[in-house]
Amino acid sequence: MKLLIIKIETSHEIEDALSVYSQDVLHCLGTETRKRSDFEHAGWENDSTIVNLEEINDLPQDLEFYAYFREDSDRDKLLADFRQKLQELKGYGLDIGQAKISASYIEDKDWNTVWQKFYHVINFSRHLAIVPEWENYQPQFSDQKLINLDPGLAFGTGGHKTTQLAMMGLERTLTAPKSVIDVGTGSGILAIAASLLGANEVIGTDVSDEAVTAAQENVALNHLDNIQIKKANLLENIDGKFDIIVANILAEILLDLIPQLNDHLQKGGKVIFSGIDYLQLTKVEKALDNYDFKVELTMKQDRWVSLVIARKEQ
Ligand SMILES: C[S@@+](CC[C@H](N)C(=O)[O-])C[C@H]1O[C@@H](n2cnc3c(N)ncnc32)[C@H](O)[C@@H]1O
Repeated sequence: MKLLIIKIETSHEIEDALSVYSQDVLHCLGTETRKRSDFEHAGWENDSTIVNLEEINDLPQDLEFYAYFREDSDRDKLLADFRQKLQELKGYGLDIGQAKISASYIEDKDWNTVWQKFYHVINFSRHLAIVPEWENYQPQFSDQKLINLDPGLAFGTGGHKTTQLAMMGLERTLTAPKSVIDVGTGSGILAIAASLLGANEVIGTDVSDEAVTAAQENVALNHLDNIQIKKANLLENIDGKFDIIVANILAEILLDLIPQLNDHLQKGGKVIFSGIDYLQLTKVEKALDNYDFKVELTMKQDRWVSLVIARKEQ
């Protein structure tokens, strides 16, 4: 099988935004980057290495971003989508650099496993470590819980800042055995984290078939019997109310979720939002205020913001 590869020569400022857009909205198979700063830093990290940038072939001007798709994907539409996304990001005042986009086809070198060599244990916190299925890990504390994971084609290796901020939100809000729904579960990582942190029942939902399959496999891998994975568009057709609603999805999609929150949140419940680019924070905060929610905690890492939210009147 061949893969369609879309290359974007752009600025490092929009690396995260392009990565999430490619995976979350365009459902690419994977992404890769080459950064000029990586070559420059190689010289700083080891004094004995003198990196002469002029001698490096194809040195990126700033960032080269690659997104991989199935061979039969609609190439022209993807190119148009990326062009539009770049203009949108430029509209937010972000540097989009050269903004050169091109497409080509390459042989698939077993993409599903090549990336595994870059994915290692994440010793996340006092309570949690994320362990790729193919690695061994000895917990640092005897009661540290392990999330065993093979994300496959789904988003959610645990390496992304947005996932980590959402996990911090879960650690903060799961102060007793509670019910949790993880909207946009991807690999199932947050649903599994919630169960391991002591949630009594957990539902994970996703619109993507690949995510639903990956999440179900990861739930089985962790031998957890209190998690159900369902295919759903946000909270549509989901019955019941939950103590905690967690969602790590782009801000545009979180805005669609806000009107659905009240009907699915228990009295005294909390909502955790992650995946908000700081430039979109005001829009999200305003929408929450309009629906009678207040922000109780704001967490930030790089350009990503995560919120712990409650009803104004509890
Ligand atoms: C950024 S990933 C988060 C994955 C995982 N929860 C994590 O934190 O790493 C967002 C996920 O939301 C899913 N998604 C996007 N739009 C959705 C929608 N309208 N309803 C449900 N899931 C959606 C995507 O398929 C993707 O798996």
